[in-house]
Amino acid sequence: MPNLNFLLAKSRLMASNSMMQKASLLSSSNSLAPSPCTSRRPLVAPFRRFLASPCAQLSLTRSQSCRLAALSPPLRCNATGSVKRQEMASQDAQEGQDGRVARIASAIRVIPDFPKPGIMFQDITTLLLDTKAFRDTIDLFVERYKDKDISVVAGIEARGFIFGPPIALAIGAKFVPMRKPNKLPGEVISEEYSLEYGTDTMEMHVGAVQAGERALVIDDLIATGGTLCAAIRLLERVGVHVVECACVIELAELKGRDRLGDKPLFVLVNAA
Ligand SMILES: O=P(O)(O)OC[C@H]1O[C@H](OP(=O)(O)OP(=O)(O)O)[C@H](O)[C@@H]1O
Ligand SMILES: Nc1ncnc2[nH]cnc12
Repeated sequence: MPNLNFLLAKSRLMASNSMMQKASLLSSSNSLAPSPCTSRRPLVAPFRRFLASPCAQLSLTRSQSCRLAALSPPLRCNATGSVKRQEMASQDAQEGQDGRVARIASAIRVIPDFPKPGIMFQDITTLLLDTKAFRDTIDLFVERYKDKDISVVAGIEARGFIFGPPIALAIGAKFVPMRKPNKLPGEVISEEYSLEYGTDTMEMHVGAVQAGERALVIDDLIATGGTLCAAIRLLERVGVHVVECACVIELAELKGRDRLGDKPLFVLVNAA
């Protein structure tokens, strides 16, 4: 018996001509524990290998992907082999998300080989063009966090700056930007973190948060988890309690969630 939400999502998807995502509503409600985010293990080879592997790019057989591509040509990219089938996770249906997650997932475009060969880039700019999907994205986060006594929404540069401020305003929290190095004009504290190749640094203004505050960390996407870990470390160094991390998209195969240990992570779309 086909899932009704799936059929609705599929027809909407065909109408909207969007790229396809595997959608699920996932959340972790583990209690807080000392974060394992102190490790800066290199992620270079496995990450690169995964992104370049055929399984990262193609979950359908050739005939399936051709058929789906004929029904729903991608917005801009023409690599039909990269099109992934959208389906509503049963958990989503059970939790009564009334199709919002499906629409959000279908509004996210996937661009193969950007910014380099082998990378399937999850492009949220198309989500921002869909006013309903964008509003639903913010609403789903606000519904989850409005009664959690959160005083700080920490948004990660750059795409966390898109989703963080409307959530902060709606739940009555302040917004704190977590920036790339040498962008913030005041005194900062810094945290280094590992990237696919090499390292980067994240900075936060001294005095933006106070010890004892309760924070939500928001970004568009978790891949290896290194970025979120750096944000958690920065906040915990100054005595802030990170209640949860939230992302629109999770690249689950990269197991960034594991890297967060017991720190709760809430995501809307699983782009497997
Ligand atoms: O889980 P991770 O492996 O750490 O990767 C996730 C990060 O990667 C992307 O940002 P990016 O570093 O591309 O920066 P940008 O948003 O400024 O382009 C994304 O927006 C996350 O912040
Ligand atoms: N596949 C991807 N799409 C968008 N942003 C990313 N950051 C890391 N991996 C990414």
